[in-house]
Amino acid sequence: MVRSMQYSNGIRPLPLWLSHLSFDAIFVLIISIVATALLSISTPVWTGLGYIFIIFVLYGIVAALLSYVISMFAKGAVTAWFLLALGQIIFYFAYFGGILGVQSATAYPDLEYMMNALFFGLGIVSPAVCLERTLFIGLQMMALSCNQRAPGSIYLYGGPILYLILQGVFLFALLLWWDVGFVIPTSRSRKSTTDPEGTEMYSTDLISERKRLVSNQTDLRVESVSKFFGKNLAVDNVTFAVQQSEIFALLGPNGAGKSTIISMIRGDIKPSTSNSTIDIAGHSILKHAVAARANLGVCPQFDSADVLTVKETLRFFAKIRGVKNIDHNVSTVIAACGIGEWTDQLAQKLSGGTKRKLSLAIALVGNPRVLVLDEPSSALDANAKRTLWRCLQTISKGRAVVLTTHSMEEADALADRIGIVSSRMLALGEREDLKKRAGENFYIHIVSKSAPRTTRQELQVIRDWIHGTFQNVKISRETQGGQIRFEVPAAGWDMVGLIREFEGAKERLGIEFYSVGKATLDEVFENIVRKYGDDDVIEV
Ligand SMILES: Nc1ncnc2c1ncn2[C@@H]1O[C@H](COP(=O)(O)OP(=O)(O)OP(=O)(O)O)[C@@H](O)[C@H]1O
Repeated sequence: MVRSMQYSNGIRPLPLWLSHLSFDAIFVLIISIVATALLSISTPVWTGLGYIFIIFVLYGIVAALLSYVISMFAKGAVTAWFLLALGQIIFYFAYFGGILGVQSATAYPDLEYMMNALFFGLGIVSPAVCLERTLFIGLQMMALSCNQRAPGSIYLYGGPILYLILQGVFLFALLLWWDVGFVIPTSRSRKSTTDPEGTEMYSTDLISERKRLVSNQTDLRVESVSKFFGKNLAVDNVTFAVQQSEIFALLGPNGAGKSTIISMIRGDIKPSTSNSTIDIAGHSILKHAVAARANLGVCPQFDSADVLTVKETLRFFAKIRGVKNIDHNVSTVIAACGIGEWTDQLAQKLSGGTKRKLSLAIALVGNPRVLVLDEPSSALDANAKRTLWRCLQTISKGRAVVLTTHSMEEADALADRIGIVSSRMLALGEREDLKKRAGENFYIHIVSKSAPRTTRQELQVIRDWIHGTFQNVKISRETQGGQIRFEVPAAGWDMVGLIREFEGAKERLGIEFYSVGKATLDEVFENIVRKYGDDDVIEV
């Protein structure tokens, strides 16, 4: 997760991987010294301990590089470790089995040739085989060192050294290539299955969104992006544009594809269709990932607090992000996120709210033009949430900010524009404009005196009165026991008339409290998802 955060926050691949490698190299060096010392005291039979030490170091570095590469594909650290160990064990035993086979089936004059062939065949793809061969050579087994060859010869220690160096260079190049924006060739060049203009509401929105896509104010362009997981179409032809100083909220129920869209913007996963475009400050994350990420700050769903202090964490990110004036940048970010009083505290020890602010501060290091926030306040209490929102409003100036949320309240408090997504985009537009789309109807909320233990019969009396009093009324979901929400068409009613009606019936119906208002974002969301989306996912 830490790597993922570093990776998305504009960190350049070369310094990133060199810094990881130099950190791991310290441990490799210590382990190699200890292992060589143990060999030298275990038995005097060992020869060429100097070469063995070099091979231990090279092996450690190649194993570390291999683990980085595997971690790109594996789901978690444990899976990565397991895959690495499994691969090494398989090759170890394959080579060992091969040696036994060669020894039993080969005549002595051909033995060395066959042993070399076995090593040069398997060792090219396996550092474990190189290490195993080294130990055999060191123990003067396999008759390899009895023929006057120098220890550095390609047939002795030179072979494993050469192979380990080649493997190291190959793996390092692979890491850099991946980070620069390697795109896995996709077998799906077909377009998504549903009509991109599948809702009449979105088709109108799309026309205006296409104009925004080409504006030079637009810093984040997401165009015709789809993602399949197997047969599941998680994201269906989504298009939106976010301009400078604008906060765009992707609002949707669980499983709507919000995090998948964010992962594609980060460049962590690639869209499934070849016509997809994702541009960050004019750079395609699919084709020029390094340039795109240099303009991107990401605050992921979960905090990844490290064993560094707040200040050290920010300095670390600034350094590997290539920030020129680190002190100035870090202190600006600390002030913007209001974490000045925790600068010397360990990141791990911070409260939930402050950890979130630190994640936000990390995303801001290097002053990126595009900021991506995945459910920024989901785990926070009401107070911490509001503090974070204030901070977000301040830092959004001059940046294109996209955030995902389930919370209407959060979208209402922060977003200038909102996209309602349920795999496909259902509606998209200015926050206030979306609210107006819910119509001029009145939205009424009634709470019974006996709530939350109101009986079905008591509720039925209220329902009958509603149906008898108002025409074309739409009774919405019951939020909790004893509460009813409903929508009354504006025609024929005004606020005063409605209040008079409720005051008259209040006592008789046992109503404790009622409110009459125009559409909130909740109603907009519910209406749109009910109309176009999956009915099962309305409850959020
Ligand atoms: N790596 C994956 N492999 C397979 N399916 C996935 C993967 N990631 C997401 N999905 C599926 O894609 C769909 C969208 O998931 P996603 O996490 O993007 O939704 P979301 O809107 O972020 O949901 P939530 O609000 O619960 O986080 C879901 O059906 C999910 O099961």
